[in-house]
Amino acid sequence: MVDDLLHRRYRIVDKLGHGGYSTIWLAHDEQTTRYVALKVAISGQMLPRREPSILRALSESVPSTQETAQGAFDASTTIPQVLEVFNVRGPNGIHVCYTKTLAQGNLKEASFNRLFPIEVARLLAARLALAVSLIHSQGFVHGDIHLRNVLVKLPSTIDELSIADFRKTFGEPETVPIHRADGEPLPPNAPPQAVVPLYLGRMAEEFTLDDANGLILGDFGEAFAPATEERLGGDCNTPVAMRAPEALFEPDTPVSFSADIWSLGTAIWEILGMNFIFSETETMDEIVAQQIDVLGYHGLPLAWREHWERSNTEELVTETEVEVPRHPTVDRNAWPPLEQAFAEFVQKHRREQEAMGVFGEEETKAILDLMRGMLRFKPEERITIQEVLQSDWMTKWALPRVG
Ligand SMILES: Nc1ncnc2c1ncn2[C@@H]1O[C@H](COP(=O)(O)OP(=O)(O)OP(=O)(O)O)[C@@H](O)[C@H]1O
Repeated sequence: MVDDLLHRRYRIVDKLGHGGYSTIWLAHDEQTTRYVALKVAISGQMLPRREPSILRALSESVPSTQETAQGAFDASTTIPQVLEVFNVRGPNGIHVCYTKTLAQGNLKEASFNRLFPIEVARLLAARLALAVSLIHSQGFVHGDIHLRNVLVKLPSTIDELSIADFRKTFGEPETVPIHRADGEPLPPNAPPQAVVPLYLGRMAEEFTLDDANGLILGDFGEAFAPATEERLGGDCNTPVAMRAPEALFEPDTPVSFSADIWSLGTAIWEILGMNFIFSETETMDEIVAQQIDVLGYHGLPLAWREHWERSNTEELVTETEVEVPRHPTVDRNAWPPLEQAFAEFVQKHRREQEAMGVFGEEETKAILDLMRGMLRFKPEERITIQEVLQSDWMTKWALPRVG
């Protein structure tokens, strides 16, 4: 695939990433001599056309500036710009493809084991909340907010590089051979090698305020408009550690804007402290047990408690046939309550790398108040995105940095 020319225009230079339904390539547009991100959906999927059409609808409807109590700011770059949509025929059938503005890469990659400088972390959180507010104001739920879907603008100076210069700067594409586990030869429609994604961005500690101001909320593959379309909890695909709990406990009930607020809360926590608030690598039952440890059992709705406490032998069959969380029966280490979790998961790392900045007492209180509002178990009790933007922490510490 590397070096191929797609649609008589896009030369594939390297790979940027992949998801469940697509691969994202770095391509050089030979018509405009600019680099773009080219998303190639797996063949036969009709779903991928949804994302570019939602993005186009959004970019036509969103105002170019967004007003906040702190002033107006440029909103046009917060949402990915779809450049061209086309089909490509490959050995496995027809693939829907579309090109988007190239970005630096995702925040998860940038912050793996690394902290953002405190000013940058505040600004990233503010920009992400503003991006969500923009989408909600247009009637859309994003449906998949987590740091792998948050990108940062890339300086356009990259377009000055020829492909040869690009390779001198960023290296040749890294590939690994593909073998069948049973040793049999690969079928003719399988590629002989896989390309390892290239990360183009800076690492978290090198991020500047300009980088943070260039935040882009990407991947609208799960986005939907609740007014015209129902999305059941059981059909949510956000990673469980960031998924709103109503989607787990009530898989047959539609989710709405409040589900984004929960995920945004977990994303902001991760931006501030490098660590996720609920473990990414655990089972659904363990993750819910952590949510209860951190947020307290009192907030868990009564109906959910009954499901949660059911015995190991009781089966709970939902219409969507999705498993509902149940108290883990194995011995486990309880997670600390919210305040202590912030001290242990966020502040401790910040103290260890003092140059990145530590949150003061008053600011910590404001962050925790915001988290309590965003991470309420009952979706109807969660604060709205407008209330997030009006919170003490956003208005005093995060939004003033938006430029
Ligand atoms: N415009 C872009 N510029 C640079 N890198 C990008 C761009 N778009 C996506 N990527 C990279 O590709 C990764 C996957 O992209 P994306 O989330 O859009 O794919 P997806 O197939 O929709 O994923 P999923 O199936 O997980 O929802 C991102 O995490 C990011 O690292």
